[in-house]
Amino acid sequence: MGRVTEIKHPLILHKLAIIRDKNTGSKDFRELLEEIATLMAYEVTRDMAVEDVQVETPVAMATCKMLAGKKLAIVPILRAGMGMVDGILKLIPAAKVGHIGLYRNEETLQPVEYFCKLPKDIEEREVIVVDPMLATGGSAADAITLLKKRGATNIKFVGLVAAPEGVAHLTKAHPDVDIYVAAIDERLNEKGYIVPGLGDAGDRLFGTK
Ligand SMILES: O=P(O)(O)OC[C@H]1O[C@H](OP(=O)(O)OP(=O)(O)O)[C@H](O)[C@@H]1O
Ligand SMILES: O=c1cc[nH]c(=O)[nH]1
Ligand SMILES: [Mg+2]
Repeated sequence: MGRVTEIKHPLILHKLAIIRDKNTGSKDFRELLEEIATLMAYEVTRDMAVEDVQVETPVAMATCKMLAGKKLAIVPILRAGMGMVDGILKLIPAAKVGHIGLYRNEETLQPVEYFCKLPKDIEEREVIVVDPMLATGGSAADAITLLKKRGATNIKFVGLVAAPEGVAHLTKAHPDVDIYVAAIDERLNEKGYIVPGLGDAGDRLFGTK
């Protein structure tokens, strides 16, 4: 069964409180989401493989550790997932970025695919799927199904706010996928929004409503 980790670091909690505030505008929303993604990446990459390297310091030779060079891909679910990409790239600039475009049909809440462009060697890469919102879990589950169809086997999901329903759906659909979020909220409302949540992440990020 995939692990579910709520990353409750004080810096993340503080920034999340501001991001939830309905009076926070797009500029601050964007900056905070990027910063939180950087902080979350620190935890998400904790198990990355390292290997010994010899480094000559000004004083002596030292046996040090460097990343073992395992290839990584960050895959945002459009649009809102875009807000987390640069924050992770800051720490892992060599990662490739794939894009999966999905929107939720507002009545059925089912995800509809409209775009998919992935690195050619996606099957060889560790994949980090990012989307700030895990509501019903339909979008994340479909994006991961699509990645598996293209051969990806090592996948993590990183979000900001989840509903318990979304966590349950995603762990059932993809028990091999570890989930990292900053908060698991109370519930979904009748319109499929996370309560208390932060509203529509895509619209707040891009100022479209
Ligand atoms: O877990 P789910 O019930 O599938 O809901 C979560 C999805 O809904 C939002 O996207 P939205 O459809 O609003 O698209 P957008 O990012 O373009 O605004 C969000 O960014 C997730 O992708
Ligand atoms: O609360 C929610 C649910 C889905 N998508 C969002 O952006 N917010
Ligand atoms: Mg949206």
